[in-house]
Amino acid sequence: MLEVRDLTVRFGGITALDGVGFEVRHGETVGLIGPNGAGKTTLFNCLTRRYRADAGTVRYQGADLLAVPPHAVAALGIARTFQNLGLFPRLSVRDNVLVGAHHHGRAGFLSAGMRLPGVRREEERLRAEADGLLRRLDLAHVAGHPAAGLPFGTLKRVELARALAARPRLLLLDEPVNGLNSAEVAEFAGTLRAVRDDFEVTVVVVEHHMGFVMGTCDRVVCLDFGRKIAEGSPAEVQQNPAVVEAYLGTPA
Ligand SMILES: Nc1ncnc2c1ncn2[C@@H]1O[C@H](COP(=O)(O)OP(=O)(O)OP(=O)(O)O)[C@@H](O)[C@H]1O
Repeated sequence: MLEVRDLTVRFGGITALDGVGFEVRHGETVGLIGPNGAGKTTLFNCLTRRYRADAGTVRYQGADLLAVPPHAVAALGIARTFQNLGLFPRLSVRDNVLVGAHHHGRAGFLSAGMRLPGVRREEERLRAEADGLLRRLDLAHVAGHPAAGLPFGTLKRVELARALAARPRLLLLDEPVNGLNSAEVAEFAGTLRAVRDDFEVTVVVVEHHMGFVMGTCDRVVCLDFGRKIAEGSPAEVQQNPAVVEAYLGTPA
């Protein structure tokens, strides 16, 4: 589904990604781990075309992803969540989720402004879909609540619902369980496993929480200083000496 080859991104004197390559097969969940500053978020920003690659190629479902304009990425079936949440605090949970579905709306600027009947029907359809997602992620009781003021664990689920509203085939999750307590991490892992199967999404997840990575990922790629230093099953990567040295450390 995704084929990253020799991907390089530089910011002035910093090489954030240095010839990184890996593949993601349809239906897999791949974990991306590594110390702070390793280049994980930069990689996501390349895949969503927020950052320009200096070298390398990315093929998504056979097409050259790096030739796709940023605004067309969602329509290709790629959705992401953000480390620090990409929600609008004053909008209701439902409206935040509807934002995720915006590219499914076919109404143009003029017809939407005139509130033509077709536009209203389309809005109702998208709203019904959003409500289905809210029920699926146990968020129906907060659908009308502004995002601001909700517990962090709830907001992480809203963020997931917003990404799923885009009906993605490839879901990029940036530290989805960062800041959650252990019960919330376990709950989020269960939700992710279930929606991954229901929605048939392929997942790439950046996460520091190794328990979560071990429990949800089929394969793990480890970056350090912009380079891939290991790739394999979660158990293999966890025992890899380079990963232990650069990232995991040894028990005291
Ligand atoms: N827009 C930018 N301008 C300049 N430097 C950047 C930019 N984005 C990232 N970097 C640099 O690129 C390197 C990789 O950063 P990145 O955020 O991708 O790491 P990360 O692995 O996601 O780290 P973390 O686990 O802390 O989120 C860092 O040295 C960072 O300072």
